[in-house]
Amino acid sequence: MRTPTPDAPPVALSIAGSDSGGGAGIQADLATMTTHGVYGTAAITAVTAQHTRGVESSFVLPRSEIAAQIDAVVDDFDVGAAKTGMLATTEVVELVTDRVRDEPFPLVVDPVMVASSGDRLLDEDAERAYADLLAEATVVTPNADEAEVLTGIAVEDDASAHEAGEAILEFGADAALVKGGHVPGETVRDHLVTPEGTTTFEHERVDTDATHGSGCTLAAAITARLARGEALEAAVEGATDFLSRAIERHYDVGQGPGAVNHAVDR
Ligand SMILES: Cc1ncc(COP(=O)(O)O)c(N)n1
Repeated sequence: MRTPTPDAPPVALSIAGSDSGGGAGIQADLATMTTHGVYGTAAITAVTAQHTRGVESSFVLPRSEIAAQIDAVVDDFDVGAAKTGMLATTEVVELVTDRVRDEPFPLVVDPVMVASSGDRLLDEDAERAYADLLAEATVVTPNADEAEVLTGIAVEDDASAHEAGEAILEFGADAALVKGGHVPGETVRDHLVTPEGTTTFEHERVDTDATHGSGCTLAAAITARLARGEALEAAVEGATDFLSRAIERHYDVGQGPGAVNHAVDR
């Protein structure tokens, strides 16, 4: 391993799928990390042929190649924090769980299941495999639909969001950020549930459907901030503010809804 120099940037690792359309997945994660002054590394789980209108096809990499990418990064870099995104199959969820289990860095688990276009990004039978990965998480970042799949609790208001967060803690996660973007209301209320209590972050709802990449971007911003050494609550607060700006100043690209602006603060 190289000797760290005083001006070496913090390093973060994204374990996620590639989005050829550039809005979500690895592309969103690396852009978001760069915007946060963090050096981004990547282990690609699947290659999707995707644009702003949907997912055309998807190819999951062999497990040995996913493992080799994670090992290559972890062997050489001083990884400050990592995140998971699209994991596609039971086998990949299990492999990633196994690979991150003994690592010292904080882990953000974004339990990606269905793209904003409605296309599935995780096999249905892989939902059950998430239980063991949640136990390794510093924070899990489900939207309302993902929280319901993981816990069986329908997230419709503050009380049910809190309840779903508590259920995620019972899997062994250190914290859950139950996101409010899919819950109707004039403001978006994201709830950070920890054993110490719940903190709610509220943002004005931006009237746009250009939210492609929002989940990836939020989780990557939290990861980058953790890699920079921020405490979890500060990281989540900063990341939710960042996402709000990234949606407000979204990219009007493609023929479908546009994508969030991962470079908004540059
Ligand atoms: C490779 C990949 N990873 C994640 C998402 C989810 O992002 P969104 O819900 O914004 O479509 C995606 N569409 N593609």
